[in-house]
Amino acid sequence: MTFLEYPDREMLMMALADAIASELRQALDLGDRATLSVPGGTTPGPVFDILSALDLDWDRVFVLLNDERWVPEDSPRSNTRLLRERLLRNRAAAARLVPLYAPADTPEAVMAELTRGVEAALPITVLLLGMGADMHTASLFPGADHLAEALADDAPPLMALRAEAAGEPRITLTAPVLRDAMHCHILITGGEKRDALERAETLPELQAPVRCVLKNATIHWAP
Ligand SMILES: O=C1O[C@H](COP(=O)(O)O)[C@@H](O)[C@H](O)[C@H]1O
Repeated sequence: MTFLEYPDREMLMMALADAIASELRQALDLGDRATLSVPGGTTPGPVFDILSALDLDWDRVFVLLNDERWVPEDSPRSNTRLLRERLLRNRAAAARLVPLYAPADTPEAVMAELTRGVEAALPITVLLLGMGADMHTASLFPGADHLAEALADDAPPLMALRAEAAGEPRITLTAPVLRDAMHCHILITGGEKRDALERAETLPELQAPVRCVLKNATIHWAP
């Protein structure tokens, strides 16, 4: 794991967007397409704003969420909505969104269809993850009903999980898909998450799911 500390959040977001863009460019120079997987939540908006304006062959980039909350796309809780409002605009409007949501009562009802879309976009070229202060990443929450299966090496790429702390049901990429990414960045801000990350290094994955990706990750932190 590499830990990068920035003096402030603005500098972090600029440096991180720059790193992601150069990794995507490099992959697009060598191949036909690249896949960028990104988190939802409250932290990544500014990095999406910067990325959306960058000059890249976006029409050759698949954009895939790490995870989604099972809410309609017009909900303020929808990670897809965040993506559409902050990343998939300006130049990045040409990118291809791989959906992690389809209107249905439960994620299980559309799992086969969503999994097919995800499989077509794998492996992930650049993985950007967030982390909660409870040490969850993507929707791999401590205490989630199927967490052990989602952390296993033979997990399917996409799973539905439910956890008390998660609120609504979740759909999430699983540990083997996350670990298989070519480049892995974790974006965290504030003292509480820094302390949580330090704690995660001492705990088993079931208590600190973020641990499943730490080995090869670059952590980007600002106060
Ligand atoms: O629920 C979620 O939480 C994590 C962390 O979000 P943040 O608001 O603390 O930045 C996020 O990475 C994940 O994608 C999201 O679904």
